[in-house]
Amino acid sequence: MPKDQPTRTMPAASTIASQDSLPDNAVEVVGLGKTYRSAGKTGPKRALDDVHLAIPRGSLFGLLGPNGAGKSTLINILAGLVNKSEGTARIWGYDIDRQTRQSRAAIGVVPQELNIDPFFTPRELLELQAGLYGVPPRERMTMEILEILGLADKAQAYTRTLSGGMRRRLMVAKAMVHNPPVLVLDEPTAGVDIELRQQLWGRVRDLNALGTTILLTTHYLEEAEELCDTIAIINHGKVIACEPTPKLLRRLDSKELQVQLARPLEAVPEPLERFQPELVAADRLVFRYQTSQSPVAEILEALAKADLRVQDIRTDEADLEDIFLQLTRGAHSETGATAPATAGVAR
Ligand SMILES: Nc1ncnc2c1ncn2[C@@H]1O[C@H](COP(=O)(O)OP(=O)(O)OP(=O)(O)O)[C@@H](O)[C@H]1O
Repeated sequence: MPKDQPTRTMPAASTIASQDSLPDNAVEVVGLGKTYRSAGKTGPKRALDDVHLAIPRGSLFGLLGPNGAGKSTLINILAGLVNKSEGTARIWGYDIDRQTRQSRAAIGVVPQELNIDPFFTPRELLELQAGLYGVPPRERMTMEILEILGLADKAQAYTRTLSGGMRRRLMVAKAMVHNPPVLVLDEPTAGVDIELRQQLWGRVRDLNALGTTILLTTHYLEEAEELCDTIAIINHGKVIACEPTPKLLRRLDSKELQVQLARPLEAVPEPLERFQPELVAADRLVFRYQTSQSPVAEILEALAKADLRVQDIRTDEADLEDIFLQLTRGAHSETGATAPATAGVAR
């Protein structure tokens, strides 16, 4: 785990408090597989295949993948809601089969759907949830949790009067009542507008800064890129990449320079040939180069030498979307179309 990771300041839930030393990995999955049994006319479905993952303690980890990739299956196995077919999984060092009680106590899951009883106040909801988890009243941290999630002043309000963003934060609060060291957020910002998304990201970062390991599933590349220190990409039940975010981004050490010319060209002029630009339109050239090479000054010089007047210039950096496309290129979707893995990927 990175040296500058904070340690948890909130006490661990009583079920896991007796642990001698903290695990290096908050979650460890080895050779995990899941085949759903056939139902009716549909045959068996291989949803996860030989998945290996190690989520370092303190990390903000993104599990990114298109629809049907297997994200929910994976987190539902961790949460004890789906039985795996093979492999092992440990949460906070506890084996989900042999130490079920401890492993469940170590994880909190925030589901996608907003299922909150509107007639309770946030405080009552959290107290009820803590009761369900068997947290003794003296160990409950209702107000602290509401505080962290920016809901302390709404503790006594009816939930039906809360805004959509507040309700989402309340869902996160609910998953925190037993103070799990690992928090799973399943598509936390699906259908949430930009402003609320930013708010929620801020709270997620706060929780992580307090030491909670966060596993977030998302379709949104932007979300994973902004928020996560490590990203695993899952497609058709297989993990196809798992790397620190900057390293993943460095994989495509490429940049694009688009040059809009004042007059049309028939061919690439000689002084520009060595850069191998693409004439994408009669008056538009695209240069692709490695960020580390940075030949922009030379390109501009060559344009001047070729007596070409530049009307506009634009650069594009490779982002996760490009990496995702590269990794999943040629993959086949469930509908059989080619390169469809991007279909469920929104920015
Ligand atoms: N109970 C089930 N029975 C049969 N097949 C299932 C079941 N649950 C999921 N699947 C199938 O397993 C595959 C993985 O689904 P899963 O829900 O894990 O993907 P996902 O990445 O979470 O997708 P989404 O982003 O759409 O929620 C899909 O093909 C799905 O149709």
